[in-house]
Amino acid sequence: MKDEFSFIRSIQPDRHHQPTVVAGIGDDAALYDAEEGFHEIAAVDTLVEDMHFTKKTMTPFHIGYKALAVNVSDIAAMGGRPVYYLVSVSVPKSGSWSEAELQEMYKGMTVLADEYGVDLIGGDTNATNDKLVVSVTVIGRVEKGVRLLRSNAKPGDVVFVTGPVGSSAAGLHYLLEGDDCPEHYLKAHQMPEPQVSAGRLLAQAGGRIALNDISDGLASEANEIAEASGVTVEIDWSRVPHDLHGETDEYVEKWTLFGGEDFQLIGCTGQQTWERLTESFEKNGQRLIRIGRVVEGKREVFLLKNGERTVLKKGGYNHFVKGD
Ligand SMILES: Nc1ncnc2c1ncn2[C@@H]1O[C@H](COP(=O)(O)OP(=O)(O)OP(=O)(O)O)[C@@H](O)[C@H]1O
Ligand SMILES: Cc1ncc(C[n+]2csc(CCOP(=O)(O)O)c2C)c(N)n1
Ligand SMILES: [Mg+2]
Ligand SMILES: [Mg+2]
Ligand SMILES: [Mg+2]
Repeated sequence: MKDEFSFIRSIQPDRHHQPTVVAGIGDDAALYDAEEGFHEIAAVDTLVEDMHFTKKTMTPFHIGYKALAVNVSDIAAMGGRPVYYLVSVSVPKSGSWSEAELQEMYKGMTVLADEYGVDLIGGDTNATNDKLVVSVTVIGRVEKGVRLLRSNAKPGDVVFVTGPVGSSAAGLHYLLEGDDCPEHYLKAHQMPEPQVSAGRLLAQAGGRIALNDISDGLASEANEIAEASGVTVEIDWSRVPHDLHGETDEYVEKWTLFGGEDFQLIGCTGQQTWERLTESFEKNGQRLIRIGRVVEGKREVFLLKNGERTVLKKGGYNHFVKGD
């Protein structure tokens, strides 16, 4: 990259979707109006070269798309709409990433941002010794009073997910092995679709709902709900939805429960809200799949499979555990 400042000019949007932006890129910080009657939601997640992507698994366009998607997913998990985003990019001094590739990365973000009406309002440009690092902060909004917290689950609740899990891990596996990868695995891994419309339906249901997006794997996120809510979660293996066809049982189990990066939502809610939800999801042509229930007990998760009930440990992706 020749010049930091011309690069910033090259990625600066020439218009905003949101009328609440007062000053976006170009000043010391972004200035925007809050909207009355709404909570603001803020989330930041980072993608690191060789941890979250390599040149083999993702193009620059995919890296940008996914860096924004994983953050929009956290807004979806709070039932909100994404409104703004800020991007911090640290570029290797070695020149392993060209300015054209970085612009492609921003193009990937812009495609998703335009789909959701999210505005790029700031960021930071920096250098690293060897790996590309891209960190995105997303700001969103949800109606005052909506709290889809991980701590909301109660015994007697239904446990649900918004769609199939495991395809992203399958995609990663095929990409790393260098084998021909089925198209829907590639899409799941490289361009995951954040579940904003499902999150909005959940927010509008008006009931008590625990919610979490699946970044580290179904087992891990279910455990987070169990821990935060002080309950036991039971997952019925036969109900866990996946699109893994012709794969061995061993891989199917590994990818669906522990693969991660699915960015579907997992939640828990009482019977009455569940009935309202099944109606509203059906009306909108969206999926909500019952996969288990919440019971009283220790803060843990059980897998019900072939008549057996075994503890399902976190076991998903953990940056500080060797082998991940
Ligand atoms: N280094 C940190 N400093 C401050 N807060 C943090 C830090 N890392 C995580 N958090 C906070 O901890 C909570 C859980 O973060 P975590 O990153 O595990 O959630 P997530 O984004 O849903 O998961 P993932 O990162 O796997 O997508 C969030 O409230 C987050 O803001
Ligand atoms: C090259 C390569 N190796 C491994 C993975 C798998 N992976 C990386 S981070 C993560 C969990 C979510 O991360 P975070 O907790 O940071 O949100 C997973 C499943 C990948 N995508 N690319
Ligand atoms: Mg995070
Ligand atoms: Mg999350
Ligand atoms: Mg996240």
